[in-house]
Amino acid sequence: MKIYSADQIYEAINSTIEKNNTTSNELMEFAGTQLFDWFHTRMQGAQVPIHIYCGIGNNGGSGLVLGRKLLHHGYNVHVYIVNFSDKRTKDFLINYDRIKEFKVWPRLLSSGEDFPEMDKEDIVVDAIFGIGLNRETSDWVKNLIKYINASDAYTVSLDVPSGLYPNDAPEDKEAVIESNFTLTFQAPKLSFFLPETGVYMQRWEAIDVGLDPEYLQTTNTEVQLIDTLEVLPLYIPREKYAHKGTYGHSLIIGGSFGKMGAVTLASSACLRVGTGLITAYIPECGYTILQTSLPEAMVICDEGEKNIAKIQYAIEPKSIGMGIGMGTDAVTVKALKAFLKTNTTPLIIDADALNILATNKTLLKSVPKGSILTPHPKELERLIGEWTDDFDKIEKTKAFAKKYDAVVIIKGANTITIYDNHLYINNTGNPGMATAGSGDVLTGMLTGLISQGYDALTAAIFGVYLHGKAGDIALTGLGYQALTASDIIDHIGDAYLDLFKEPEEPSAEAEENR
Ligand SMILES: NC(=O)C1=CN([C@@H]2O[C@H](COP(=O)(O)OP(=O)(O)OC[C@H]3O[C@@H](n4cnc5c(N)ncnc54)[C@H](O)[C@@H]3O)[C@@H](O)[C@H]2O)[C@@H](O)CC1
Ligand SMILES: Nc1ncnc2c1ncn2[C@@H]1O[C@H](COP(=O)(O)OP(=O)(O)O)[C@@H](O)[C@H]1O
Ligand SMILES: [K+]
Repeated sequence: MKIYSADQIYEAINSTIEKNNTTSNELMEFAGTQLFDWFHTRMQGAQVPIHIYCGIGNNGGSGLVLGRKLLHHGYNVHVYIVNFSDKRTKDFLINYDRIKEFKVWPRLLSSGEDFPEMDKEDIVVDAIFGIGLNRETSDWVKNLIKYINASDAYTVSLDVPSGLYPNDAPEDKEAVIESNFTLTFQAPKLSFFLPETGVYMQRWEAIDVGLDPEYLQTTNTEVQLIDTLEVLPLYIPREKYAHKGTYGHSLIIGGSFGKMGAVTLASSACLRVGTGLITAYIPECGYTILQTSLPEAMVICDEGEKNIAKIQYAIEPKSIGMGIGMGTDAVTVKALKAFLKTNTTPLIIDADALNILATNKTLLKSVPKGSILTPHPKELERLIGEWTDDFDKIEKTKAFAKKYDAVVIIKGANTITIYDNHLYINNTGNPGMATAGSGDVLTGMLTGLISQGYDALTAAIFGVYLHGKAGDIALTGLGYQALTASDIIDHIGDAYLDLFKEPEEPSAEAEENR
């Protein structure tokens, strides 16, 4: 799913008006009808008080259309105008007049006034600011936002939680609506998926507000949300006459005394994702461990007893996953430096290999094209330095990925793959995956995908998706706390099978927060 910038959405609105020979107010009316349908389907006429807070722009205008339609159907509606500016938009004014047809005179809220009384069982519709927010809000509006947040009423935001920019960090973290549900217009916004700003909504759903399909289809976006629809075309089918050589030989380099499990996990995940052959390259002390825990794997031992000391092997792997459990012992750093000088095989660089690169940045130039770096936030900071906010982090990572021509995967909830100034945001995975070894599993999976012929970017997008999906399927019967990295491996097969499941009939529940 494409994630448009605010400018692109305004362009889409203009394009719709031009092509359909319609007016912006007709578009607002359509959006309001869609919003009403959403509420009506769920509320079925229930008389719970609905407090609609409307700004004076088009976000507020949409709130007024919704309010009018709810009133028309006999709902218990209270409408307020958050009067933060004299510059009311044309469509706001049209709908401000029209709501009076129902003998409703919205209460004007402005600086210093008492805010309306609300009960925590009530519903709040937040239509104060949409994507037109362009500066810090005034103090009294901040106070209103804090008041709404403190009310604990179920809050539904229209388009975005008010105070949240689609593509920027808020100046004041308290001046943003904490929405329970965000009904976003046409497509979600980038800020919904980043750790610092995603917290302002528990769930979201995109509402079709009738924007020009041609504009939407032909416009390239910098950001994409990745789900089953996006990854299905990436899948490489297994051929009938294939043999194990067809799907490549993978090499996992890592491990040190006390951290051999990481290599077992990565190698096992690599096999499960479909590599033809797997070799684990480990220090001597891990030999029995690997051979016992994973009979399908071949093992090559380094000359070092407890740490990798000199990387050399006589096989020709198609891809190499390295760094997991490897440690940063001086001999290992030396071995990695020497290895990078001659290696031309694509690498999936994780964990301690990333830490070694971060303290020896000149080595980054020796990372072959077609490689993937998989930092978690702390490892990323070591590579690119500190950032001021998530958007700054993304800009710095884009520049880093460009400089070294590498695919960078920022791990976490909604893992982001970055390459060539594009962002691919993953929509699978769950907090149960914040558990020891789940990153090692991802490294193994990416290695196995590249060995099978996926290019680095495709392997990253597809692998991150499958990893998250396997984690989601593994949750059944386990729950977040009990999920372990091995459970993710056990469900890689299910994640593949899930790609080809017949889509279920879309239900309201399934659409929500896909
Ligand atoms: N098809 C669509 O996508 C439609 C979108 N619509 C809605 O239109 C919204 C955008 O509307 P607008 O561009 O009018 O903007 P908003 O309604 O988001 O913002 C209100 C106005 O306040 C001003 N403003 C911004 N920050 C401020 C601040 N801190 N203090 C005081 N004033 C501030 C802005 O100049 C803006 O005109 C979308 O978010 C969406 O909700 C509707 O027009 C219906 C159609
Ligand atoms: N809250 C979360 N939601 C979804 N996925 C998560 C969450 N927390 C962690 N993960 C995933 O789990 C993995 C953790 O990787 P990492 O931190 O390297 O773990 P380890 O070093 O223990 O292997 C990443 O793929 C990350 O995206
Ligand atoms: K809003």
